[in-house]
Amino acid sequence: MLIAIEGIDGSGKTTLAKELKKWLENEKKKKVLLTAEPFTEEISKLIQEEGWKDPVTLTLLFSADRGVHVNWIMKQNQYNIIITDRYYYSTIAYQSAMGIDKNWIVEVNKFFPKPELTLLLDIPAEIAITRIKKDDKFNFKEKLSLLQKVRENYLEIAKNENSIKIINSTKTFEEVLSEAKNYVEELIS
Ligand SMILES: Nc1ncnc2c1ncn2[C@@H]1O[C@H](COP(=O)(O)OP(=O)(O)O)[C@@H](O)[C@H]1O
Ligand SMILES: Cc1cn([C@H]2C[C@H](O)[C@@H](COP(=O)(O)OP(=O)(O)O)O2)c(=O)[nH]c1=O
Repeated sequence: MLIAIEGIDGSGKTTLAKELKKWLENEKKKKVLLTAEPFTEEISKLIQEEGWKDPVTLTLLFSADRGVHVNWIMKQNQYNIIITDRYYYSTIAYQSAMGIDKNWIVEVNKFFPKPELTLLLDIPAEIAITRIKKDDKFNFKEKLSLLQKVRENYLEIAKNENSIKIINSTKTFEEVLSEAKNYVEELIS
C-alpha cells in the first residue's frame, strides 16, 4: 500500500511522515517503509547543477528520479505500507507552476503506480516560508510567488482526485497528525 505526503516546502511533510511511521509500527503493528523524493543522489546532483535553471529538464529529471525510486520500491517486499515524502503530484504542482504544460507532466508520469492515499498538507506560502530552514539545497530560493502558485496547483489537482485528502497544516502538529491518522485508519481497516 502506497501513501504519499504532499505539500509546499515547509508544510510539515517530513515531520508527519516520521510520526505516521512510528504510529503505524507501534500501534498498528505494520511494517512501514519511509522513503522520499528526490530519491537518487546522482539525479539530485544534476538537479542542483543545472536542472533548476530549465523547467523542462527539471521535469524530466524529477520524473527519471521517480522511475528509479519506483523500481526500488517494487523490490521492497517485506513492507505492508510505503510512505513517500513527495511523489508525482510534486512534479505536477511545482513544474506546472514553472510554466510546464500540466498534461505533459501527467503523461510523462503515467506509468507510475497511483498512491491509494495522498495526504496534502495545505498552508499559505507566507506561513510555510517562516518554517523553512535556511539550508535550501535546491537553489529555488523559496520564492514566495512560486510557492503560492504551487499551493493553488495542489488544491486544483485535489479537486479532481478523491484519493487526495487535504489537511489544514496551519493547525498544531497534534491536530494535523490526528487528522492524518483518521485517513490512514480508514484505508487500513
Ligand atoms: N503543524 C505544525 N505547526 C508548526 N510547526 C510545524 C508543524 N508541522 C511541522 N512544523 C515545523 O515546521 C518545520 C518544517 O517542517 P518539515 O516537516 O521539515 O516540512 P517539509 O518536509 O514539508 O518541508 C519544522 O521545523 C517542523 O518542526
Ligand atoms: C519531487 C519534486 C520536488 N520538487 C522540489 C520541491 C522542493 O522545493 C525541492 C526539494 O524537495 P524536498 O527536499 O522535499 O524539500 P522540502 O523538504 O523543503 O519540501 O524540490 C519539485 O520541484 N518537483 C518534484 O517533482
